[in-house]
Amino acid sequence: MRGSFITLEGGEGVGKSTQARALAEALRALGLEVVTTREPGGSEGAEMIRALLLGGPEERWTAEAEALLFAAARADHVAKTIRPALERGAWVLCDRFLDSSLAYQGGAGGLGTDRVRAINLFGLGGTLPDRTLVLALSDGAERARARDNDAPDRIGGRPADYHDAVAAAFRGLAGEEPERIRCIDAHGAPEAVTERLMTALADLLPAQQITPG
Ligand SMILES: Nc1ncnc2c1ncn2[C@@H]1O[C@H](COP(=O)(O)OP(=O)(O)OP(=O)(O)O)[C@@H](O)[C@H]1O
Ligand SMILES: Cc1cn([C@H]2C[C@H](O)[C@@H](COP(=O)(O)O)O2)c(=O)[nH]c1=O
Repeated sequence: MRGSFITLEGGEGVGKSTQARALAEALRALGLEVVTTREPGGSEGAEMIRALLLGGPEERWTAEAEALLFAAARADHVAKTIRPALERGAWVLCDRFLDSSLAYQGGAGGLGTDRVRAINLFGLGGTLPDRTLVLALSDGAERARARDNDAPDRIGGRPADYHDAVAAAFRGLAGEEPERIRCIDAHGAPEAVTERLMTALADLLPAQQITPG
């Protein structure tokens, strides 16, 4: 049976990477095979594109070229890492995916979600997330700043109004697809957030065997 494809989304510093690790542990404890991966990246070629996208000055890429590079990295990542894992029955937990392109390049970047979705669908071969968990946190930017010692990457360093527009775009996407996309309160201790994420995945989990006592 095909595994489930789960993506973690949200703005900078909201705890996606921390929760990807914790959620993987929680799912493995249920006996599932879990592959964790990230975007941009997750395959050899996509990691090379990541360095091109996140390094260098703001003007390195036009808005269109940036969106196409994210889509190219994603096509390689899906073909080499995500689809093979799902086909052998593993669960895939991906730190950012298509919705990041819709929110960053499409919403905040001004290209429009329809055009950004279209350039991505070409490379995905129908592989789309079964559930997307958008982490919502008011002080993510401060956490990211502290983690990065005030040296953000090319996109993280964009102005606050760009990141506000990213957050608004994620909320809009969740409103359009409430069955797939769930907004999760990311305030509080990491363990409390992991519990909320597991609750939002409950309907996808295999029924637990109950052994009569
Ligand atoms: N629940 C939490 N409470 C306090 N600090 C946290 C919590 N979760 C994560 N952090 C810390 O906040 C910082 C950002 O977390 P993390 O790197 O997981 O976020 P992220 O969403 O993956 O960020 P980005 O998208 O910018 O890479 C890290 O220093 C992490 O240790
Ligand atoms: C997948 C994807 C990512 N981005 C941006 C979002 C972040 O600023 C960086 C990735 O850094 P992280 O520390 O690994 O979260 O890239 C984007 O603009 N569009 C995308 O599709």
